Parts: sequence; C-alpha cells; structure tokens
Amino acid sequence: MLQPLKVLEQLKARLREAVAQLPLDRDAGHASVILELPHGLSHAPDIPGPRFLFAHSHRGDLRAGYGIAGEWRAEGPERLEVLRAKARAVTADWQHLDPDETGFSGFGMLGLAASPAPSQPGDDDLPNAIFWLPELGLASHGGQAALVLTTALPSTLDALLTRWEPLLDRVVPLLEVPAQDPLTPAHLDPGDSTPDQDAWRDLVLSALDEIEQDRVEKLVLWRRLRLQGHRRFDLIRLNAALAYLFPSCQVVNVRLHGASFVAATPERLFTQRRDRVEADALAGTACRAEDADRDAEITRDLQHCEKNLREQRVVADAVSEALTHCCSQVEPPDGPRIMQLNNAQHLWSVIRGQLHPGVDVFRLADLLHPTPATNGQPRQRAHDWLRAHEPLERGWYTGTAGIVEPDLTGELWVLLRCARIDDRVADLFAGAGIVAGSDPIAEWQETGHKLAAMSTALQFA
Ligand SMILES: C=C(O[C@@H]1C=C(C(=O)O)C=C[C@H]1O)C(=O)O
Repeated sequence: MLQPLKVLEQLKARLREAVAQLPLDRDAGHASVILELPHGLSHAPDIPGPRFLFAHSHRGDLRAGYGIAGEWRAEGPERLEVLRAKARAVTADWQHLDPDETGFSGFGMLGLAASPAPSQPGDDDLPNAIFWLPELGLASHGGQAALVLTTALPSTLDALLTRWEPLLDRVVPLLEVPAQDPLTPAHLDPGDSTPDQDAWRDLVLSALDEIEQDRVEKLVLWRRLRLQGHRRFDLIRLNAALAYLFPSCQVVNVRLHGASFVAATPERLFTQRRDRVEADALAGTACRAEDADRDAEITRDLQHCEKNLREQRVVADAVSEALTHCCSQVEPPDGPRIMQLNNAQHLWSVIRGQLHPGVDVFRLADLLHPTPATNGQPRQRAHDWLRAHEPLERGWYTGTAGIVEPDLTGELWVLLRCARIDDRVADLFAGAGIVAGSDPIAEWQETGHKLAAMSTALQFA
C-alpha cells in the first residue's frame, strides 16, 4: 500500500496537471476534477466548516462533501421549484474532468426542513431548503473511491491551487487514519422531553378527536428529548457507532455552521436511477426482544395487527397515488414485509414505477414529501393541524436529504432517528403515527424505542 505522504504528493501532482486542463476562463458555470483514491473509504473525516455525509454500511456507499462551491437556498411552497430551476442551470453548464477514468462525477446535496413554512432560524440552524455543491467531495462505492474538486467559473490556476492544495493537505492524511474505536459507554444526563408525557397524552387525544371527526385519517406526532453528555460528542465515533448498530440504515450528517444534524434513517423517500423510481412505505412499529421466540412472536403480532396494517396501508396508498403523477406505470406495493432494526421493527413495502421523461429528484421530492409516514393523511390538512398544534418547530426532523447526480437523478432519505448535536448537547427527535385506535401510552413508548437508536449510539461517542 502507498504511504499516506506518497498518496498526498501524487494526488497534488495529478491535481496540478488536471487543473491546467480545465476551461477556467469561461465566464459562468462550474468545473470539477475527479481524482482516483487508492482504496475505498469506510468513513469520512470531520474537519471544521460546512460538511455533509451520507454513508450506508451494508451497501458500502459513501458520499461526503466539504466546503461550498455553490449553494442555493429557498423556502415557502415553491422551494423545490426554485431549487430545481437553479440546479438545472448549474448542471447544464458543469464540466467534469475525470483523467483517471474513475467513472465518478461531481454531485450535489439536496436537503429540506419538514415544512416549507419559513421559520426563525437560529445562527446554527440549517436553512429551510438547500441545494449545495461541495468544494471537495469524497465518493466511495464497491471498494473504489475518488475525490472531486469543484469550482464556480471563471477562476484561475493559481487561485484554485492556493485553495485546493491546502484542502488536500488537511483531508487526505485523515483518509488513512483508521476509524476510531468506540469509547467506553458514557452516561448521558437525560433532560426534558417536549412535550412531556402529560402534554403528549393531551396531544394524542386531540389528534384522535380530529380523526374521530373524520377531518383526517392519520397524524404523526413527535417529541424532542434533550440529552447532555459529559464530553463533547465526536461525530466520527458517533457515525461509527450508528453504522455498527444500524448497518442497513443511511447515516446522514449535515452541518453548515456550529451544530450538526445527524440521522441513521431506515426510510428512503425514493431512489431514482435513470427513469426508474423506488419509494419506501414504512409505518407500523413494534419493539424487539432479546429472546428469539419472544421476538418472533412480536413480529407475528405486528404482521397481523389491524391498526398497524391500516397505518402502513395509508402510506403505501399515498405513495402509489403520488407516483401516478410522474410515472407511466406504477407497480402495486409489495408486502408489507418486516424491516428489522436493532431497536424496532416496522411494516415496509416498496413501490416501483416507470417515470415520465424529464422527471427529476426535485419533482419527485415535491410529489412525495412529506408522506403520511411522517406527516399524516390527507397531506395538507394533516400538515396544517400539526403546524397549529405542535409545541416545537420540526426543523429538519422528518425533512428529507440526499445526493443529487449531475443528471438530476438521485436518492433522498427521510430524516428520522436523528439529532441536532451541538458540542455536549444533543436534541433527539422521534414520532409516531396516530390513527383511530392508537393509545397515548403505547405511542409514547414507541417514541422511546425510536429515540433509543440515537441515544445508544451517543453513549459511545
Ligand atoms: C416518525 C417516525 O417514524 C415513522 C413512523 C412510524 C410509525 O408510526 O410506526 C414508523 C416509521 C417511520 O415512518 C420517527 O422515527 O420519528
């Protein structure tokens, strides 16, 4: 294996050659240089500054972005249309130079808060919606990896090398550092839940009343739990713990300023590959048991529970219906089968469709987000009821985020099992779908199982 210093020197030499070939004097657009890395990546370094990460352990996929080569923000009901127009303009004029023939290309990140309604963001918070081209990207898949450097045009050779060489100096040596072992589990001080258990019961009862009056069929309520650590939470360790505990989930980190938004989510909003789309309908939750017989019994109960099946069917139906607006053909949902995670199990179906020409991730996000899995049904009425009754802003919890390819296809994940982490404080978020027959205590316990996904991992960070 090449020594880290050798890798860095070789990358810098190849970077200088490649940058000299970029059309830097064009007066608009973006250009990316893609350089092969000697081996695949299982984790991505955390350096100060804006950063995002999407890592999926079972798939062996990783994308990370550092710094900003371009960012576009939007809010309000037109937010996805606005970002779509920007992304179309960017990708129409984006040069890619891949001298090592890696097959990787530049990529962007799209991320959205749960509601398009503008909020009063704090300094550390993420914007309502953002499409972001990182200055340095890392991509790894199937044991192969590449580094992608992107700039807005025009630029000059000197300006780029002055920025990019120090960036490589900071990041490349860290790629060779093995992931740190988890720390001895630390005690976390539990803070308040908002709403607390009494306010939760009242909220569930009002939601049940709304359902009883036939104004909505389903409402997804949630709560925030604040945890205080005795040491600063370390994102690399946290990601490693999440990947270990939830290898079939997508680990997501997004940070623009101080605080990081972190998730280990089991739920895709959709995957778009060329003209095919696949979306998850995930709803209906039960716990896990240590004892295998008891666990199998819980699974069987979930598969036959009329309330949970109905809750999941509402989601599958709404996703199928949304896809009919952009597909020439939508296959009936499969399942529902069971998705088993370490802390919970869910009813899950996949819905597949054949897309009309010209459909992209922005259009799909507009049609699919939010699904009744995280909002309720019907969509607008549920959204309005929740905005009027929820005690806190959701922010990016139950928003969506993912990677956008230069042809504007990609994959977005529903932001669940997540936390906003700032130094030693972590705010964890979890919710539960309320339908006729839901019980406030059982739903409170369900949010507890979901919160345990992040709180367990945080103990090792
Ligand atoms: C709302 C959450 O999860 C969603 C709600 C579920 C349910 O109500 O059973 C199950 C999976 C998710 O779609 C969450 O994890 O916070």
